[in-house]
Amino acid sequence: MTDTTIHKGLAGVLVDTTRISKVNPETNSLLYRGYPVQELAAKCSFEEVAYLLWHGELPSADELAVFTDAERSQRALTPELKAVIDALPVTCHPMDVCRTAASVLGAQHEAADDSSAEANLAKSVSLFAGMPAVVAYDQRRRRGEDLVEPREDLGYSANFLWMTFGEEAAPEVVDAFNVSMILYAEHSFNASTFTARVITSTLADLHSAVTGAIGALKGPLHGGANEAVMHTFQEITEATAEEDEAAAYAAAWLDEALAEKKKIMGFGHRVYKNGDSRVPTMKASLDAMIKHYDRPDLGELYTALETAMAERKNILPNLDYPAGPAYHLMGFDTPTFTPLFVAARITGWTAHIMEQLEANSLIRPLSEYNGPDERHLA
Ligand SMILES: CC(=O)SCCNC(=O)CCNC(=O)[C@H](O)C(C)(C)COP(=O)(O)OP(=O)(O)OC[C@H]1O[C@@H](n2cnc3c(N)ncnc32)[C@H](O)[C@@H]1OP(=O)(O)O
Ligand SMILES: O=C([O-])CC(=O)C(=O)O
Repeated sequence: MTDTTIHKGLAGVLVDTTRISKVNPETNSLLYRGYPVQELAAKCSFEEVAYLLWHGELPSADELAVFTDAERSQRALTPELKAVIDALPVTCHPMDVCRTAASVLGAQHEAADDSSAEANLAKSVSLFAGMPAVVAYDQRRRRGEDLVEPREDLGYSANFLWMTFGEEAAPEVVDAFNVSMILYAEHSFNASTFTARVITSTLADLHSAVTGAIGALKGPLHGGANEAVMHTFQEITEATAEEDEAAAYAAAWLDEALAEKKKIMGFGHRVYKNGDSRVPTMKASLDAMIKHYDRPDLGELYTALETAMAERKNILPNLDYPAGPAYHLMGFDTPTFTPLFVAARITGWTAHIMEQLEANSLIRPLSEYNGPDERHLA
């Protein structure tokens, strides 16, 4: 029998099972394959977490060595992909570049339509290894800078920062970046992952699913919020004469924005109603960046807006709130923030694509028709 209840936005609807991660708003916890994300962020490299998401277990030393060899050998931008990126206007959004790159990599793949578990794992590793070069080069070309080739002697995060800025990052910065990648890696059936699963359920190829997921992540209600947080900070700062006056103005700015019924980006969550489990860990990394770059004014603004939002709406920050300013301090341009989320979430998306295929059923819900009654042409 058909259930006639309409679940707008699929809120509260269970659509499938997953072994990949558990988001528990009651205990405010997030587990990847059973491990608390905070423990993974404290003790693991992003490469180890990627392996865990795909294989269900952390790698042994030998398994990690094989995996990192494969990853490091696939980091370079191919001349063909570089030519495609160069043909895109520097005014287009960096998410459009990521989306195009994922699609090009799919079209160029010699086994594009092979969706066996083995082929999909190899494609996942290659997207994971290749996306940082896309994001890094795109930011550089917008700044009028040349491509920086990857370095095989550096881990994923250190190399990502190297390719973006052309210099070795300080260990504190590499650590904060690694933590952000781990926290952004996976979050059950969020909008972009669900998009990937819907596309996969039609038996389309992995790159098609990832390309669609990138499109879903671009929106400001999802991944695009990390950039939007920085726009908010900029707006508040620009409205004050000195950077250190911004915190004092945050509450007044918020009152005006709420009076205009604006959504405050970086706050609220569909699943967590008592705070996002990842925020304290990312906030600690943001604090480390504030100390490293000596920008206490940014920390004061962060706290002032967070406090004012809690007082007025009782709505708490999500992961995008601390991640945005942390990426800003590291030197990334604001429009590059969501592509950094893409680079991280490729791991979660591809793990879900492979899980969907293990027990696939076409995802095709119903809708209730409320258009005109049947009518006929004269
Ligand atoms: C990593 C991530 O993708 S996390 C999400 C990132 N997105 C953002 O930060 C965008 C801002 N936040 C939001 O728009 C929302 O909180 C969402 C979309 C994330 C979740 O929203 P939903 O579960 O659909 O709740 P909904 O949008 O219906 O909000 C419920 C109520 O809280 C209010 N609310 C929720 N979030 C916010 C916010 N950020 N600013 C102002 N009001 C908010 C809504 O206006 C609504 O109020 P109402 O009942 O008076 O109309
Ligand atoms: O789970 C969600 O709806 C959004 C989110 O936090 C994420 O994708 O990381």
